Amino acid sequence: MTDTVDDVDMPYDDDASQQDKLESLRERLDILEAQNEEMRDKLLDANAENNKYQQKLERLTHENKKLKQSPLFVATVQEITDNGVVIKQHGNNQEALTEVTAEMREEIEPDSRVAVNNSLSIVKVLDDETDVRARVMQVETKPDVSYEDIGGIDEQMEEVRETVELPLKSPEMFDEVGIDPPSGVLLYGPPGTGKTMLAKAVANQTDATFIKMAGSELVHKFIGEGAKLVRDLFELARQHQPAVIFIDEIDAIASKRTDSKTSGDAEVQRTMMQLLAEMDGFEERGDISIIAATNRFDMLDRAILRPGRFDRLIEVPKPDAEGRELIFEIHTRGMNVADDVDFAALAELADNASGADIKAICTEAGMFAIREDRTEIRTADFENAWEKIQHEEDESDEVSKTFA
Ligand SMILES: Nc1ncnc2c1ncn2[C@@H]1O[C@H](COP(=O)(O)OP(=O)(O)OP(=O)(O)O)[C@@H](O)[C@H]1O
Repeated sequence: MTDTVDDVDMPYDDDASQQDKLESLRERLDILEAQNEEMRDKLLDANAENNKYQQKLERLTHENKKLKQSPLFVATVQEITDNGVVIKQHGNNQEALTEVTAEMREEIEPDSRVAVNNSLSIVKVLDDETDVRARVMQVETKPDVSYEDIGGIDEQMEEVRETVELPLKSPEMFDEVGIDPPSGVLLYGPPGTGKTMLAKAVANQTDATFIKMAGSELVHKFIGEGAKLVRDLFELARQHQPAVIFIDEIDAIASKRTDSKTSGDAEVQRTMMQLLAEMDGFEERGDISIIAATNRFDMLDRAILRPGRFDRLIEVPKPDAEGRELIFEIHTRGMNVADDVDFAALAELADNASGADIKAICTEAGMFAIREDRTEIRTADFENAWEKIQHEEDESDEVSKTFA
């Protein structure tokens, strides 16, 4: 740019030198244009990155807000009077008179199930109970997971089979021998190691209906429903026996008692008591097996581990190198993988991956091939996929720390 300033001060001597100047200005312009282009690309990248973080921030803020929201209680409308609406809270059965807006008055009628907040104002009208059941309980008559789909946890698989399959397949043997079959199995270990798969595979093998319910859904959705839902769960299983009840995140309803006396804790206690009562009433239970899972074994209330309850504890750890290799083989069964891909080497590379991580690596490797317009997946695709997954995990750790 200084050249042009000089030009103003010093007029050109002749045409030739003017021609040179013009040429050099043009070159400079080209360079500046190229630089400009480069900067624009960088700006676009930065905007995209910014966008990504904004989205993450929004998601985390939303989650944070949801966590902070105080829980709602469930109640049934008893009577609608001129002085207000009489409601009866579930759980403690206490009646209360509450004011409602004219719009809400239109929506409710005696026997409506409603959600109320801490000051017992009606916040919303709830769906029928059957809808609640459907939302928290997942029923699969024939889960499509088999033992061949699970890798690296053979010992655990054997133990689950022995404990759950035999009583479901030959309950009469236990009668004849005169002993109670094992009651519940508790699977514990890090996330994504195959606990749900194990439960599904047993249900599949025994032709049992698989009924899954998440502990957190039981107690965090609507206070006052937990114990009833547990009763409904066992009732549903009795209707579909043989059945495998799978309670995921059992720690949400069976953690060590805390000293606080909040209604949330009381609700958790009631839900757990109902679960224990159902498990203790074994005679009427029929051909039902109970499998529970947790990532937080240390949090569990020891009461649920007493004999006759969850008395088979099975640790499901992250797979070792051999296990990881097997899981790679399982998840690439239907994939078009190049002949020279060495799963043993990949298993060494992905040294702290869980089964779920390996599944994600395989899918992502396929995506890398597709992006390059290839149909065959190469070693580099798996390596890049592992890099990407680790990077994403690190990033989400970072973001959670930043916005915690
Ligand atoms: N041992 C394994 N063998 C094959 N695939 C696995 C294994 N473990 C996990 N996976 C893959 O990861 C997915 C998630 O596993 P699963 O839901 O069984 O884990 P989990 O232990 O129940 O996890 P969480 O504690 O988070 O509920 C499975 O659908 C499967 O694709």
